[in-house]
Amino acid sequence: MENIIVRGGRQLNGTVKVEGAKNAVLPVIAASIIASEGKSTIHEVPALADVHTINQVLSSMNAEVAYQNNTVTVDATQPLLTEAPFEYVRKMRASVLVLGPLLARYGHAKVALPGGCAIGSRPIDLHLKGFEAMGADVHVGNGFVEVSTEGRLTGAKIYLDMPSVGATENIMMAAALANGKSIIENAAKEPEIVDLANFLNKMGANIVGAGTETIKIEGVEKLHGTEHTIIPDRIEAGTFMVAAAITGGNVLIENAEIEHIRALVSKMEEMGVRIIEEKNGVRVIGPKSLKATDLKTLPHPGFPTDMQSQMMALMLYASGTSVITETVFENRFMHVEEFRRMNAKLKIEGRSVIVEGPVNLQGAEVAATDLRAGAALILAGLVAEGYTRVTSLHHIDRGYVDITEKFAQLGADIERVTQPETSFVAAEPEIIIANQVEVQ
Ligand SMILES: CC(=O)N[C@H]1[C@@H](OP(=O)(O)OP(=O)(O)OC[C@H]2O[C@@H](n3ccc(=O)[nH]c3=O)[C@H](O)[C@@H]2O)O[C@H](CO)[C@@H](O)[C@@H]1O
Ligand SMILES: C=C(OP(=O)(O)O)C(=O)O
Repeated sequence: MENIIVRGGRQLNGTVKVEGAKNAVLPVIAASIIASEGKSTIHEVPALADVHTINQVLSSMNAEVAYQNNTVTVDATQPLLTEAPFEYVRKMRASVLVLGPLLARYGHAKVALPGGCAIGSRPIDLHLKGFEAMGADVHVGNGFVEVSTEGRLTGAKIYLDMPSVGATENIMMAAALANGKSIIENAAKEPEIVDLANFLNKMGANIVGAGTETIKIEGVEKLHGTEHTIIPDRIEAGTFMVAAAITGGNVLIENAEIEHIRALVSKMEEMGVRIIEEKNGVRVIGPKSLKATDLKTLPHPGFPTDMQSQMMALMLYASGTSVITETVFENRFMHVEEFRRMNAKLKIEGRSVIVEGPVNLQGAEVAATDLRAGAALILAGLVAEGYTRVTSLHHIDRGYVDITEKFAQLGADIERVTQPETSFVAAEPEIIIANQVEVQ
């Protein structure tokens, strides 16, 4: 079993470089299969488990995909299969993002239904509502969703009941090849939507308004391959910002794009953290003591749900009562139970968690319940007394490249190890070392 072992108490200092954004690269790679002419070359692609999964999805459909030195090339000019099997969708929900491109280009797509996950039920009804509005037939049965159309889709006006990121992306991709004009109202405004629209426009699409709540797409007859560089990962950046703050350190987060993280910057400043915009990124200087605050997750430009668990770790270390309210996902508090194993004082009340700080965090064995929860547990481990063992690393590997190495470079006492499943004693490090079989 692979674990991450962290020993608390080190201040983090130095520079860390942020990778390309997971949530931008997945839709961009999915979109590359719309091109009926020419290859796409995508730069700053992080070596994440999710990237390997989306590449496998495309390969399984006959696209030629190569990945080397953080660059992916996709040649989808040959005829593609229009089905994505459950084995991939089960691993990664973002596999549903091939629905829009396949439907647009081939008039057919069949993808396994993603089902629920640790953070909520996460239906795709809004994606399907958009396809139906453009004239597609939607059939859901036997664990699959199948969408089809005779001829081209027809441009339509689509109002999203909520600004879903995935629905906005899928509908935008489908509408790019539709006959006529589409308008997405109450669209998601995340920076990753803008990145996808920029990629599609370079492929020959005609999309305006991405990044606002109204996106207008004039359908074109075909799209071609292009070259694109993925935007920096604002959630990875935020995770390292919290690491600097919680350890009272001083870290330059290279490549971080401050415009993408305004809500986070403002909350961290409220807590007493110094944040300085520099030429190459964002510098974060942790204070001697942190102040409690409240936060509510919201669609962009509100506070991102993908930073909620990391901020919970920070609030555990702040003086006073903080309240976190999660409005994006109905069940994204699985990490609360894990934090409690580390001596955290947390109370769940409906969609809010009341955090009493500061708490003397204690090392313990804890499980990453989702990728951000896993990162948050490492953050808590950085300041906990003794050793913390984080398990279920497959979640963390979905969204973070070399997280252990990056923390270690900043001065953290952290290792990724393969250990037998023996009992874990957080206060007795020699037992851990004795059990250590292989250092990755
Ligand atoms: C790969 C990727 O980019 N993942 C991100 C994307 O996920 P994803 O695109 O799945 O998130 P959405 O914005 O679609 O989901 C937001 C909310 O809308 C609901 N909903 C969504 C679609 C739908 O058809 N019906 C429906 O009810 C969801 O259950 C959820 O409660 O945005 C989330 C919200 O910022 C982030 O946490 C994820 O990291
Ligand atoms: C929830 C996340 O991703 P996904 O939508 O891929 O599960 C995330 O990145 O925090």
